[in-house]
Amino acid sequence: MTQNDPRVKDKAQKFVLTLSCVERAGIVQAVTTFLFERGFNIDEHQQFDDGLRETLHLRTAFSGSPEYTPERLQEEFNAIADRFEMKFSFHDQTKERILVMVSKFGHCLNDLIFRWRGGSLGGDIVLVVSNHETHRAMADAAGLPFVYLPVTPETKADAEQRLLDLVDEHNIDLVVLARYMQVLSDDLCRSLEGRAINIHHSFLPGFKGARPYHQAYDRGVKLVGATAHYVTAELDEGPIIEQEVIRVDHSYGPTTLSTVGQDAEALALSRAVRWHCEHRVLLDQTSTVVFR
Ligand SMILES: Nc1nc2c(c(=O)[nH]1)N[C@@H](CN(C=O)c1ccc(C(=O)N[C@@H](CCC(=O)O)C(=O)O)cc1)CN2
Repeated sequence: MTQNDPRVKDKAQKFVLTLSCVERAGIVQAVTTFLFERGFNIDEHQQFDDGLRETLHLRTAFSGSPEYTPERLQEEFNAIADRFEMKFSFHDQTKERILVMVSKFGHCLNDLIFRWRGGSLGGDIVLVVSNHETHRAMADAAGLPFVYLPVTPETKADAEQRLLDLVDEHNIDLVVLARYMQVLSDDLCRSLEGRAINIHHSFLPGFKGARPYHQAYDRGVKLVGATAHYVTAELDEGPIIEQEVIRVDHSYGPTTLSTVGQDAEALALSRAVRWHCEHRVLLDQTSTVVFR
């Protein structure tokens, strides 16, 4: 049975390497030599040489030798990483564990659950948390635990600590704000940095805040959209992962804009979650590099 025999390929352990560093000669050669010397096959490779920021971003998916783990690869790659001052990570096929937060609008939660059950989300939904009871039935129907966490100015700090406890208890890798309409505190945002994605129901940077469709209606826009971004303390300012738009016209009132916008929200969010779970999103200062 040769290396290229599909049965070998299926049994081969799959990994992803992502890295960012100052652009200079020899980086790709160092990476490919490291993988070749260990008998790995490169299945997918993408890189972006950001000339403006003089930074190279790279994502390599590779497979082979099942005796390796991300930790062992990290250990053996350290010398190269130090030489090039790289920020890097190795990932295996372990699926990201996802906690979804929702308030009253359930279309994004519904879409995420549908894609998860169909195996196309790229991660595993483990838990649903909400500040309303509205979508308990949807979670129950999907066999998902549902935690009701009401938030008032008086209970916000305790509610946020409870959320962090749930993240630890369930070994959560990613928190998804699927139309969760409470502003997270600075401390919570710091605790969830790089592992919380929000869907904002406008084409940012336009119409920030809680009522973007009313703002869009008042402005008379001809396109409405949605933006999936990492959550930061600055409301609706986090690094953007994906955006989607839909054409509208003068006949759409705020309610109709909200209704048609739901499709854009669900699409942008599910793509952003899948790309994050497939380690296709690299943070680059205040923006992202997405190897789709
Ligand atoms: N720290 C952050 N928290 C949250 C973000 C974020 O970017 N950073 N995104 C929001 C979602 N969102 C827009 O996408 C949003 C949610 C809520 C509000 C808001 O003003 N909420 C009011 C209460 C509204 C209500 O109870 O219905 C408030 O919290 O006082 C603005 C934007 C999720 N959190």
